[in-house]
Amino acid sequence: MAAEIESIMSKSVQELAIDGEESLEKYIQKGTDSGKCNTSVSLIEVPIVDIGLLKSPLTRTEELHKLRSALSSWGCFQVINHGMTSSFLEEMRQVAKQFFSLPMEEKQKYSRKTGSMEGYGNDMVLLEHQILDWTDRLYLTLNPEDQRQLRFWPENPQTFREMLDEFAKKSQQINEILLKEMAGSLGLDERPRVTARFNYYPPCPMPDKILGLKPHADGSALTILLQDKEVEGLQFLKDNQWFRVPIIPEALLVNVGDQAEIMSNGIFESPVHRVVTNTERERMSVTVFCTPDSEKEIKPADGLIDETRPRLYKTVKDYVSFYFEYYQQGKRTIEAAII
Ligand SMILES: O=C(O)CCC(=O)C(=O)O
Ligand SMILES: [Fe+2]
Repeated sequence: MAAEIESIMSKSVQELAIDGEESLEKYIQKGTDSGKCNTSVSLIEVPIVDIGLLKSPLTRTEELHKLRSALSSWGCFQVINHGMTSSFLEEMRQVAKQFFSLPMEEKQKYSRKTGSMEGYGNDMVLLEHQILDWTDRLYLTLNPEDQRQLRFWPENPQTFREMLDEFAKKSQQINEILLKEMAGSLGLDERPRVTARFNYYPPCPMPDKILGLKPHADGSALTILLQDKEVEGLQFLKDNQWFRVPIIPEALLVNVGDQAEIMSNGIFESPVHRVVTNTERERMSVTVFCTPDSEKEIKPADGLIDETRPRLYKTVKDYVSFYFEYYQQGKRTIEAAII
């Protein structure tokens, strides 16, 4: 990964939002459309996949068909009946919210170090003229368990750690079920690296110039997202047009990441998405990235290459290590893997 060029002592977005005095120049998008969360952007019709129906022989075929077509059209879908109850999801949202509401000194006990992702902090600055995202984060490794760095796991609110532990277990189960259904043949990892990113987007004074997250596709194999229950913001790009993702409080949004696109030889698409801001309300989300082990070589599965569908991607390793440099330049990392 490229070295971080700025110390992380700069203010959190949360402080900037309260301050109102400071220049927001570094956050302003220079391109044309930084997007708005308004209703002129169409809602995406994301398929809803019911994991319960996937498990039952009577309904399985139809559900599987839905899943596969979602993977190759939008690259994302919502899952329900996923093993986390609505009250569990709500509690998860609450502990996340409580953490970001703590006084700054308390949150800073979990601050990430310059040049490292793990912990609490704002956007990593890897480039001189980087445009910053309007978001503060708490980034934690969940699995393998022996790689957890517990010193970054908040002890306040009190239930944070046990909630996250449960959330990790359940997310891992969902990941396993979906990967198996998607891609028995892809050889996706049995022991993936799972990380969580808690995202906090404060209200923003310039929503038509500033993005919560700039356009990107995920560097994972699969991403599972717990959205805010009330505040929209996530948008997906399809055919050069942005679409809003509807909120379904009891559902989790799942999207394909670049590494599954590579392994499926492009049959599954890793969709570009972004988060827009608004002036009125804070927004929270929790992202779980399921990523193959960094030692593993990632390449298109042999069974998915033939004369009509030639191999589209090179073999890559430790994809995440070069992901962020591309991300911060607003480039798609997967371009580095295209033959
Ligand atoms: O906050 C969201 O809804 C999306 C987050 C996201 O895209 C990410 O963490 O990669
Ligand atoms: Fe993302």
